[in-house]
Amino acid sequence: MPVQRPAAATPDVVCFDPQDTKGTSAPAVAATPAVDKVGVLLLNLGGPERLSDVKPFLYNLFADPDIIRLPQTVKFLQPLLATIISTLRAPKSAEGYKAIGGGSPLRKITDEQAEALAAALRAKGQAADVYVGMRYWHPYTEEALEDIKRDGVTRLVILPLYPQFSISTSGSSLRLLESLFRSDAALKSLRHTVIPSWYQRRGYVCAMVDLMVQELAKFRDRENVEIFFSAHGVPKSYVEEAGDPYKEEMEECVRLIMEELRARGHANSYTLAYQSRVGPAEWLKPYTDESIRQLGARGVKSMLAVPISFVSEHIETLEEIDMEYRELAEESGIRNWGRVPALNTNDAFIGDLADAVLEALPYVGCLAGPTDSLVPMGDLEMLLQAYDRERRTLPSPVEFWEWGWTKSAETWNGRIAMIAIIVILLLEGVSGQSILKNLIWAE
Ligand SMILES: C=CC1=C(C)c2cc3[nH]c(cc4nc(cc5[nH]c(cc1n2)c(C)c5CCC(=O)O)C(CCC(=O)O)=C4C)c(C)c3C=C
Ligand SMILES: [Fe+2]
Repeated sequence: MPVQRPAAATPDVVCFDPQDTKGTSAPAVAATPAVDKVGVLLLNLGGPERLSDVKPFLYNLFADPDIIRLPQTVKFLQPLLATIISTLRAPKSAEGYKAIGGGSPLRKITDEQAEALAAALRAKGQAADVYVGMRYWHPYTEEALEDIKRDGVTRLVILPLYPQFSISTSGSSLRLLESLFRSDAALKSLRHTVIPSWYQRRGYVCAMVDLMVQELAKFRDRENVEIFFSAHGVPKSYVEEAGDPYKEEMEECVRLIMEELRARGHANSYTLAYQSRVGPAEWLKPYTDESIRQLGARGVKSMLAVPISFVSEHIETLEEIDMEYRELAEESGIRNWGRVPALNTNDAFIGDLADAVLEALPYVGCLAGPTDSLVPMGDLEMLLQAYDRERRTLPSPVEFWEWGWTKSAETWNGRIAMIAIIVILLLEGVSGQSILKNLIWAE
């Protein structure tokens, strides 16, 4: 059975003074203000709410040094690169957002999750205000922190809404928080703890399996359905060079879910693949599109897609999986298709998030003891020091030019060739002479 984080009553915990960033103060019992006010900060990616937001949203994303990690010497080029890449990418992204109604549903769903979590905590006897801090769009993390200060929160639990930890998602949000905490005296003294990943929680695993069982029941040939986990990809270099635990956590998460599914009597075979690759750099494999083609060629006739790296519906479930991959599956000979819905405000899932917050509360302002997560719970600074300390620079996931016979070179060579042909035709029209003929046959 999947293991669970130790219960809150396992206080193998050293308390510390949040002002003492070097950790030199003797362990002490954390001082508790007369009236404690508990807050929960949900971290998420954010998404464009309307088509006109797409380009500035993409700019924010590509300006993030955890999405494109440039060497120190050329860091100053990041805003320029972000401008170019967001401009080139915007039309393709906008097409996707148009296909799902003109914007991302992320803000609405995350607000609903925040409300549901506050209600679940209240029902479990814990009053808490729940805040939403997005990384690339409104409400920005900075806005959430202003609200947290204004409301006088004294104990904060930071909960990224990504079940598995990645440098590019939770890591990026935590790094931003770290710099905001450092530069603000009020925040510096705010006692907090971070739950960096929670894919291994039994409540989450069971909520996922409940949904999978419901969807499996809709197939006629239930036992022959291929369970197809599709996770958002990251560049391979994040895992192999920077030590991102994302792949390891993803594989462990899938193993726990399959274990629970089997325990409920479903012995289906399964595949884990990675979707949403951006740019020509190598990302985690196998790629979702290639896997679908291979499964079709192997004779798989029924497939249940399970989005696994994110807990809300978003562009990559609603457009990429429901439209693009479904069509590809049909073309590959897969006749019966299903998709597990995102957890969104699923009761069991929100109840489990509430339990995670309650279990984390005793660790607020303390260095937590070992847990079963690959990335241990802790305070912001400790967490970011524990992994990725050297902050290696990596090949950019998004190259807009590469030498050699690559996809980007092909695209650019094609564009240059087309421009050259148009220029030659115009010159021929104006001069009345055959320039191409002269070029080829010139002596
Ligand atoms: C666990 C989830 C995610 C990882 C890991 C991740 C890494 C990552 N993403 C990009 C580039 C883009 N991501 C985009 C949208 C997007 N990404 C995630 C999640 C993860 N990203 C979500 C939930 C969303 C959708 C938000 C929404 O509005 O619904 C986009 C924009 C859309 C598009 O053009 O495809 C880009 C671009 C990189 C480069 C990266 C790792 C380095
Ligand atoms: Fe992404």
